[in-house]
Amino acid sequence: MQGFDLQAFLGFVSSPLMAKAAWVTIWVAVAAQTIGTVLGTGLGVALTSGRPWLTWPARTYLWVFKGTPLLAQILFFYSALPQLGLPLGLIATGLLGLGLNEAARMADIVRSGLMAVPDTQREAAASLGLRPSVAFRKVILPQAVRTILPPLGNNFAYMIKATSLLATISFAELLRMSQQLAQSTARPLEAYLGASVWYLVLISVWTVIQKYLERHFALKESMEASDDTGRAMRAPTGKVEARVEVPRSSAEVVIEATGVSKSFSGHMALHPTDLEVRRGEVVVVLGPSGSGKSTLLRTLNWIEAADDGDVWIEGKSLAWTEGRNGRRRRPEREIDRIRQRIGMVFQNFALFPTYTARQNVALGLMRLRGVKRAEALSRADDLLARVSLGDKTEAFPIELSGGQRQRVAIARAMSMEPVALLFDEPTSALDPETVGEVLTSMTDLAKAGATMVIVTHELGFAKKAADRIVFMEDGHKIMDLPVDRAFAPDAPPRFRAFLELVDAKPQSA
Ligand SMILES: Nc1ncnc2c1ncn2[C@@H]1O[C@H](COP(=O)(O)OP(=O)(O)OP(=O)(O)O)[C@@H](O)[C@H]1O
Repeated sequence: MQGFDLQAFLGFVSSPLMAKAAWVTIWVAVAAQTIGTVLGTGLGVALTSGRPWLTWPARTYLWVFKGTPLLAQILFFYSALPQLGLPLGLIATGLLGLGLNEAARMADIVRSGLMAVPDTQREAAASLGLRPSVAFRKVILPQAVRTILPPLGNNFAYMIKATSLLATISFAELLRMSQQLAQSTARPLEAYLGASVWYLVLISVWTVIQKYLERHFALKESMEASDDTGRAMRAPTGKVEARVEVPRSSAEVVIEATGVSKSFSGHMALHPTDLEVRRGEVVVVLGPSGSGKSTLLRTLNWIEAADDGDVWIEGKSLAWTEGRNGRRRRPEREIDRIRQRIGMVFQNFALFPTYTARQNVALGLMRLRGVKRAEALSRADDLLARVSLGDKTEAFPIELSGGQRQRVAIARAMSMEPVALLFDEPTSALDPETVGEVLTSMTDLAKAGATMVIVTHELGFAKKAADRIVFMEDGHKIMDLPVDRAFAPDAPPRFRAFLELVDAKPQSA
């Protein structure tokens, strides 16, 4: 048996032929990875689209390409396609084989990345009025990319090695070159070891680049607080009482809900409900857990489309529009536009983690109002100053406390100069010591004349800041009274029972 020839080995490693083949390996890997990433992104989006005519072709693609060996696919493109009258060049065959297979792997990675972005991010983008395509590009994709990047880097390292399969179709990459050198010099061990050194170097260099890229794009992890801190309260259940409502101020109606109802899997979360919110009014919605408060609030800007009924924003219907052929469902695009008039603040802040505080606030202005970047950022700074965050404009959400994040969310909701603000349990996810600062910002807004609808469990705040109290139970609105009457001793017994349950004394109001 031949001994190991160090000279021959070093000669192979430093051979210009090997260097040339290494270059071919690099560009083939980059090109195939690019094809795979672009196609895989499209497939990943199709898989998460929820549209059968997109998901089924994508699933079939994955089934075929993940279920058959890569080598078999390459040989199929190389030998079977010419027989089918589709002769491809060597380069096209190699790129197609590697790229199409990679697309199937990338589709799963992209799908996981997209699914890792919480739904609240889509809702927050929608509540600003961003069109789904803009929300996807500006909010969802940047977050998904940071999840996708590490596995994408690993796939590329795999791709560098996978190019060696192209040796089977005589593609002049590294392995093929070492095969040729092995045959011509009768030194297979040294030749293959020489090629291995090149692969090792290429992958080591890529590992360093990958580490740098990952650090550079390090995910500013969304530290959205979990939503399990909401306090659960349940008042006695039973027959729904007669509704208690009184006529209200004569100010102009800003939001009017008429007969809105919503069911989830057959469960009636919200029975047909009417609600009027007049300009400058602060309406606080109270009720036990699961009574339909959030569902009612979310139908007011149609972020939860009601099954029945309609919502009118300054006299404009969200559900219906008049067309040439009569009344028809309003298209999503138009709903997005009307929705811009209503700001929304979520329990879990739903700030966009890839943007700073001021960028979060400026995004809607730039994307929807066409305000120039500098002007939008300057307006964002003013709004942040209004919620006492003038010194945090450049902070990313992860760098802020829960209370600070919620105040950024309030500034963001105000950025579009909404006619009304909706708050969905804005302090439930906060530590007790930061609740006060958010309530102070909300009280300031109320004093400044903002129209607000607030779902909350903060009774003290309700007594202090609300004009009206709406009480929900089992999906019904069973009380809608001015705050002084709601907290008076002769308030409806069901509401008083609820207050006693949460250990509040109505007469102390
Ligand atoms: N997306 C959903 N899918 C299925 N069921 C839902 C959904 N949203 C709400 N529900 C159900 O509808 C009912 C009303 O929920 P909703 O969140 O409006 O109540 P809530 O009064 O705001 O409660 P909480 O104070 O606990 O937030 C509950 O039974 C809830 O489980």
